[in-house]
Amino acid sequence: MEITANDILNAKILIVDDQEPNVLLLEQLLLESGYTMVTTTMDPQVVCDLNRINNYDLILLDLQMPKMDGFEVMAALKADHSMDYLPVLVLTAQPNHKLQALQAGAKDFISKPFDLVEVKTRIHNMLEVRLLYKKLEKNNITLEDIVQKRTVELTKTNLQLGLEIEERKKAEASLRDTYTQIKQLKDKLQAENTYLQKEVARQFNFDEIIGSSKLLSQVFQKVEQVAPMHATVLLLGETGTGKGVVARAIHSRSSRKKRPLITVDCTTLPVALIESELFGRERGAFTGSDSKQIGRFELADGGTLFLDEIGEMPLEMQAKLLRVIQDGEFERLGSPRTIKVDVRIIAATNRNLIEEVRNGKFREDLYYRLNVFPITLPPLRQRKEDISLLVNHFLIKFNKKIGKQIDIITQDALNTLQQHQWPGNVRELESAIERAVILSEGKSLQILDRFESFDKLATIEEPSMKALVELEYEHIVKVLQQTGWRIEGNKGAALILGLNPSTLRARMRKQGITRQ
Ligand SMILES: Nc1ncnc2c1ncn2[C@@H]1O[C@H](COP(=O)(O)OP(=O)(O)OP(=O)(O)O)[C@@H](O)[C@H]1O
Repeated sequence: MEITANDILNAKILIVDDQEPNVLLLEQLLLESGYTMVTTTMDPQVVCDLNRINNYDLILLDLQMPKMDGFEVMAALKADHSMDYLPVLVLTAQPNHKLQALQAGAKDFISKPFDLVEVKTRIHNMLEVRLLYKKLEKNNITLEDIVQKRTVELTKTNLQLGLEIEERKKAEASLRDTYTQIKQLKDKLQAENTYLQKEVARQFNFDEIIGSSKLLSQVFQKVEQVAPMHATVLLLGETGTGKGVVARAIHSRSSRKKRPLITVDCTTLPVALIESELFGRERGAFTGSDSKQIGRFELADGGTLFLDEIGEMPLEMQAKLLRVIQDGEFERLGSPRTIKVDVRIIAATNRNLIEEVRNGKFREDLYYRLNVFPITLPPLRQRKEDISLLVNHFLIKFNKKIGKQIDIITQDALNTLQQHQWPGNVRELESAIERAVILSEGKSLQILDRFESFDKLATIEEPSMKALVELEYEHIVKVLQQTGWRIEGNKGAALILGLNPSTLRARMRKQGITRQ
């Protein structure tokens, strides 16, 4: 903020003196110095009016005037509120008036007779200060203006913000309300869902066993009855009917559930090793046995031993088994020390054990020991109402395993599955669904039509004329030839025959069937 020489020379100046020579002298001095807006008057009474109109930047005021002296002029200007910034420079010959003049509001004084250099300098300096004030004042007003405008704007914005905050608060409250409602609904749904799931589980799932047929419900009932007891259970039924899953359900529903369920598959154990597998052996018990082995009976101590395919157990082992089942006692191979265990026995077979007893292949006493609580698993063809539930269950399982999303089972597909006789029972159905999931494209399950050949195979030849063993021999060989001697897998003979691959191998051993 700078005041230029031009600003000063264009300042408005009023000379007030009743002596014409003084007025002329000062006027001339100023005009010569380059001032452009110089006004003069010899009548002090018009000063206030003139100032009101012209708004002077400087008044040179004589003190001694007849009609109205300089003090009165200053008092009038004061009354007019013009003295605050307006510099009044008094002209006086009386030294004692100087202080009085300053007290009356004059900013400075010039002594008469005038020293022209002093007059010029004083005027210049006073104008410079006056113009600076004016500029400052103007800037101040502009600033105040800006501040006021901004304040108005800010107040408006603030008000708007306040309204928005209010609205937002309302929206949030309403959201919270909605959220609470949704959460309540969700909790309710979840509770219902849990309840429904439990219901579904109660109706159709018994642990991992799927099915809602009357025949299967009877099995569930028996399982529930016997599970909490120590009683030996004999599971009967064709291959693939779920004897293994039932054994697991019995164990998991018994007080032994925290102890292990040890399974022995009697078809897969080589005859020579069955004894040491079951009862264990000491180091060096027989040639080649250089380490100690804990038998399965010991491993199952406090838990359950599941003897799968018990019908395949060699006769000499049956006697030893009988002793453990009766007394819970046995010795490790190569050790005279008797070991006592607390083991619950669950045995399973797909053979007709009474027939085996009759044929001298199974000990009668062992049969009675095992047959304390028999549970017969019905074949799938006798409970076709379970098929749709099982298909659903396996579909979910294989979708997950294979990474597909098949979720449509047409009535046609279901009919095809329900018409089949399922000699391999649930295991065969499980494989068929796995195969179908692998091969199906899109969302709909496509069922292969190879069941027909299964059924044909199942009904070939009249069995009446030949001995059962002979018929079995021929049938196994025929199917093996058809599958190129493949035993396991989806194209294997075991599946076609509805047998566990290990059962088929045991039968082949028994019948002396080798690859031709
Ligand atoms: N009711 C069922 N619900 C769900 N899965 C089942 C059911 N029954 C059997 N399965 C399944 O079918 C397959 C065969 O079952 P499991 O091994 O228990 O039959 P099994 O009667 O013991 O057969 P095998 O006499 O040949 O040993 C398994 O994968 C089993 O999980």
